[in-house]
Amino acid sequence: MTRSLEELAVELFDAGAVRLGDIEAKLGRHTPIYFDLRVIVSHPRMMNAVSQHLLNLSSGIEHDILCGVPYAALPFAAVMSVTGGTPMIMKRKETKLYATKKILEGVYEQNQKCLVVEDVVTSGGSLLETVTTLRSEGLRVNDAVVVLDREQGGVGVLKANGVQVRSIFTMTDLVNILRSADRISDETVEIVSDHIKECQFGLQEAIERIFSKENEVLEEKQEL
Ligand SMILES: O=C(O)c1cc(=O)[nH]c(=O)n1[C@@H]1O[C@H](COP(=O)(O)O)[C@@H](O)[C@H]1O
Repeated sequence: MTRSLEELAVELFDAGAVRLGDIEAKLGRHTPIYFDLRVIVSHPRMMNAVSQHLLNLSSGIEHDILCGVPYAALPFAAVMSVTGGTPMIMKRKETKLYATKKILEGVYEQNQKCLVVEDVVTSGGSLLETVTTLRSEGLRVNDAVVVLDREQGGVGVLKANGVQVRSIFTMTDLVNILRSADRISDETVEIVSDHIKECQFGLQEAIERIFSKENEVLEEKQEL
């Protein structure tokens, strides 16, 4: 049976997937709330529940193949693939420098429609980076399903790049559910809501992120 969103949010909180405080996130950004889905591999029933919600979101989206954004979303894409019977490919974080030298693992054909699976969208940079690679390999990418939209501009950036995002939770949903279940205080809800309003990202940040990642990969290759 599919867990309700409320039950799922509370279970995720109780499993330690929601961290509060002054937390350093990706690229040195600071946030008063961090959603860490990496703990979920230790909770198979929750893994199944999140994947089932992602599968529900994906129904009605035409796609031939799935791809999870490395690493946190890979387990969800794998469970969705096995449960729904849709083949999956995997994107490496960096191009393999020996043997096949591939950036994508698995079998795919040009012009296949690929649905991308991601854990969290903040600026949209990580997802856009994966979409850019998939498109450069000849796949068509128009849609993504994600667990949490932090409502900080990433979904708009992706839309501007031709990717429609559907999410299980928005940050507003998540904090409201956790407040109703008495897991967080009114003060925390207010701090998170102010943070979301103050820390908005645009296309520029997402593009800069892709270029900084490309430079990192180039530097890694030069060091070898
Ligand atoms: O760094 C983040 O913004 C972030 C916040 C959060 O609550 N949870 C979280 O997992 N992240 C990481 O940030 C990535 C998304 O950030 P963007 O690439 O800016 O969209 C995710 O793939 C995570 O690696």
